[in-house]
Amino acid sequence: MGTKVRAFVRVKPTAHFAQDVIKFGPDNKSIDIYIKKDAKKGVVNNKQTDWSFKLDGVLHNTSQEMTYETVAKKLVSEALTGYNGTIMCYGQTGAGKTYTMTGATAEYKHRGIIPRAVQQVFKAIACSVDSFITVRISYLEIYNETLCDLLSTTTSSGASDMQMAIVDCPQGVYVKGLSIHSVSDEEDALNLLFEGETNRVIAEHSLNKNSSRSHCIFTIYIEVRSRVRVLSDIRCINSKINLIDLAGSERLSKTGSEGRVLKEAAYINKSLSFLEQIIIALADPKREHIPFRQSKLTHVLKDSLGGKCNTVLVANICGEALHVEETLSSLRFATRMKWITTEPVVNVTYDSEETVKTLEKEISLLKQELAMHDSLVNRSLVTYGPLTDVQVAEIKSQIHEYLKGAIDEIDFFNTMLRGCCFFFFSQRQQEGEVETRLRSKYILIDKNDFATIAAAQKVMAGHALVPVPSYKEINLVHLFPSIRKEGTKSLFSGRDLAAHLPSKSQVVVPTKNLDVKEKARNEDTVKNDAQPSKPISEEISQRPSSPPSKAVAFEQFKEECGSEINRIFKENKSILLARRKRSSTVARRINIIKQEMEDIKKALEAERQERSQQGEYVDEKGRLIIDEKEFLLIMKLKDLKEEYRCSYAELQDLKAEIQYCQHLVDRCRNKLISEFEIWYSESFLIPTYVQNALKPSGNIRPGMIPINRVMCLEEDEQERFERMQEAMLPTGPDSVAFYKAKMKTDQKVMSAGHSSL
Ligand SMILES: Nc1ncnc2c1ncn2[C@@H]1O[C@H](COP(=O)(O)OP(=O)(O)OP(=O)(O)O)[C@@H](O)[C@H]1O
Repeated sequence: MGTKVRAFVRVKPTAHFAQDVIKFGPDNKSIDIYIKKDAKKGVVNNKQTDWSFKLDGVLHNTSQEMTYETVAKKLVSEALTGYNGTIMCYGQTGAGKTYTMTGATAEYKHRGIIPRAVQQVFKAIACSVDSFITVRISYLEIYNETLCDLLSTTTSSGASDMQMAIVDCPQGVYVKGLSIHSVSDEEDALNLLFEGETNRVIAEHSLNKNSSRSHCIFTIYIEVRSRVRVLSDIRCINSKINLIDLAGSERLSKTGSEGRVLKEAAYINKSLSFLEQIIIALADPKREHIPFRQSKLTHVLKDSLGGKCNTVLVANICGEALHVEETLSSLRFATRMKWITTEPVVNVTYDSEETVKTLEKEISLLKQELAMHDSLVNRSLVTYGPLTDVQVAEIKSQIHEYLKGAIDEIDFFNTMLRGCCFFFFSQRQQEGEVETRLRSKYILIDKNDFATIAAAQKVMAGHALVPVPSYKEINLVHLFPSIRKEGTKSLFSGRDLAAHLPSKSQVVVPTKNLDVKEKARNEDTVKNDAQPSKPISEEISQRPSSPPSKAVAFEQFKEECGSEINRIFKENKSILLARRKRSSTVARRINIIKQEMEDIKKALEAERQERSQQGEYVDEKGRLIIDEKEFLLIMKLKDLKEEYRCSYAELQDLKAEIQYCQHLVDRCRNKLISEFEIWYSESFLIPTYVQNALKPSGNIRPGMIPINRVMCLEEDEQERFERMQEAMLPTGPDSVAFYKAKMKTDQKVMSAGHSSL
């Protein structure tokens, strides 16, 4: 079943609203017009004096935001799922078409449908996790049946390009020669809108044309590709949103135009009446031929009106009695639009190049599979190509299930698995080796094995009497120095590392110093075994009895061991600051240029109006003569536009540099902090509160072994505390409060130390 074109009416606010003439229905979906019969004045229709129009909504005293929500939001979100969408503003000159479509630049909240649609599209992109969405923009103007590219880079003022032509093709209609620009963010797209608007003003004055007499089509092209490619699925969803600001629809008789203005009005009249004809034809299901090619406007809109597209019309009207004839005509147009039924479909295309590539890949995988089969027979070596993310996930999951015992065998003949299982098996094997190595240094005790833990507790108490740095022994850095070194090819990341560590239900104590079950039997032996190795004890004897605060230690660290990284960090930070400073200067300049351009546009508009009021002069070739002031304004606008372009390009470069510098600064900061953490823990041993806890008088509980130190190498203080709490078996509320308070103090000290960064 088809969908009807939606039509809204938007009333321009006025102090002279004709209350007796225009009445809104209670549901805000109908509008009634009453005209008193006045034969002398020749009213619109002598027979009918009252009209009632049913629409999808009457936007009266409606904010720009509400207008967008009502008119465009749904259409834009559907465009993101592949449906073409068209929004058109129709109405007499000055009724608010441009205000609705583009909005006013003075205030952010007055921005119109185009900037809001751009924002919605980029917000959706930011939230999209499973698709790549690319956006492109074009801006076309149709003036006196001439196509004009408002974003053309070859012509400074967007003047019409003789090469442009409307072309019909199986995929729809496109404008040959119209530039389509890729945009990476909202700002880029808005910049193009602004550039197009400026070009429109420059061209308006250079060619002496009137913006109200041209149709403008701002198009957002959206392409959605899935991030996860399944074999043979190379679908690509393409859609476009046409945002159209039509020329003023006033009737010729009213404009009282002459000469060039009359010619313009005739063109507009023609194209709008062709548009009307198309709409009537589209609304008639029996009509076979729709004469789209009658005018450039209708031809360009061939696949955007009705058909497979979501279409919305906004009829802009003025509320004054004076304009009632135009209001009636716009409302009639809107009602006719509502008769049209559309059948929107998702625009799916298949990337033929990509299809070939994927099929080739599939063939080669099948060949490999075949070779694998042969290799089973011949025992020959087979090599394999890289796998997709999906395949890797599938293999990992199967191996995981297999190792857990959840499945009995792995489906080796599944095309997705192939030989890479060996890689994952070997990876798991290496993980096993890590565990073996861990076990050679430490023993794992079940957290619920209270007897063994109690024994360990005694031994640890013995350690604490003689302050042995058992902490250090547990530090994994000493076990696997490569884990922490950047740039070295470590098999495990910090996250992976956590996976190798004992589960929360286990605690680890060093076997070297602590053979728990054995030592529990003979405490004296334990004490002897627990003696620190010489170098460590020497190291300890040099350490201060109470460690310095982290803030103080951090300063010392920056002076000594961390001086080089601190220097690099400072350097990067100063480069970043310099770039930021330059960027804000350029951004300020851009805003000033923008404001100056807006002022000039206004001044030019005033000049144009004054000229048309006073009468226009043409030279012998029929070219319009403009005064020096207007000429200088046009030149100034062109210069500003050039400066704007350069500044904008510089700003984009600066932004990229800032992003990169920020990344470097963050990395340096993290490195500095993590190096400091290691240095601090190695230099000043166990924090006092853990040492105290290990003393026989301390509030030690089974399971409270400082294994958390291993876990916390890559974690922040809060998480560290939570893990410590988890690793402790029930402790009294006092001790929890104590550790918590202590942790908080430590955190504060840390942040005081780091805040200077
Ligand atoms: N809903 C509205 N609220 C506030 N101001 C409005 C509204 N609609 C229009 N205006 C103001 O009315 C003036 C004329 O509007 P606008 O330029 O949008 O008309 P238009 O229909 O596009 O005219 P043209 O056909 O000449 O392009 C502008 O100054 C605009 O800011």
